[in-house]
Amino acid sequence: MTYVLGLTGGIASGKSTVSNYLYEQGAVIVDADVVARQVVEPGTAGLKQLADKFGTEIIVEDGSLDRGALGQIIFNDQEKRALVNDILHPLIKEEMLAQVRAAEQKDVTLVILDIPLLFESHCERFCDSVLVVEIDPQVQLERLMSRNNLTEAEAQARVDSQMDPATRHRLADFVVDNNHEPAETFKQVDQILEEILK
Ligand SMILES: CC(C)(COP(=O)(O)OP(=O)(O)OC[C@H]1O[C@@H](n2cnc3c(N)ncnc32)[C@H](O)[C@@H]1O)[C@@H](O)C(=O)NCCC(=O)NCCS
Ligand SMILES: Nc1ncnc2c1ncn2[C@@H]1O[C@H](COP(=O)(O)OP(=O)(O)OP(=O)(O)O)[C@@H](O)[C@H]1O
Repeated sequence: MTYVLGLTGGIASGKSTVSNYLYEQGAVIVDADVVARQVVEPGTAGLKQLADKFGTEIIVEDGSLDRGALGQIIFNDQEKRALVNDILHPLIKEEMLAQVRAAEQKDVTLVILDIPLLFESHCERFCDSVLVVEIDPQVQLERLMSRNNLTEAEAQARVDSQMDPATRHRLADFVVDNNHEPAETFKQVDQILEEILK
């Protein structure tokens, strides 16, 4: 039996940090951010639909997606963000579920569905349980500003484009506090693994 653990959390909360650790423990990782890049590669239906909707200003000269331009749209305009999500999320979901099915066929013990917008896109129904990574708002802003080289206002706009942490907390089966040293985070993950794989 394959156990499917959903992994989510706010932007820069530490999902990749946790999923890298789970990968080291032998889990198969299905990562929405990676799949989101695949479905907009040059020549895909995803990129064509985006260009039809938003024009060539979101395409760079070599024909690939201008991620900065799409980011400007997504993180600053709620209505346009919904349009992008309507185009991309079904494509992302389909590919992620195909990867889960492939892992199930190989009888992999643990699959991680790493999805920033897991609850927003109702993907909890594909998971046996969901782990939410949490950090304090100030730590989140600092890590996001430093990782992506953003101003505070830019980082705040990205945080505000996602579900509020209290709702995410309420929907979680497991919560991991990632405010401290990574080793502290990994100890909590170990306890969850013990519980779900016992
Ligand atoms: C906006 C884009 C171009 C920014 O690309 P960039 O390389 O700068 O960042 P990256 O892809 O690594 O995403 C960083 C984080 O942004 C947040 N984020 C991405 N898309 C969204 C969105 N539609 N709504 C809210 N937050 C989002 C997530 O927390 C994600 O982990 C890119 O994230 C994208 O194509 N988003 C649309 C697809 C999507 O919704 N992806 C989320 C996975 S379901
Ligand atoms: N416990 C920690 N202590 C210090 N820095 C951390 C810790 N966990 C993560 N970070 C750093 O914070 C940043 C965000 O972490 P990470 O990339 O894992 O978040 P994420 O949730 O996957 O982000 P995104 O939503 O953008 O995909 C990274 O620069 C990472 O190195």
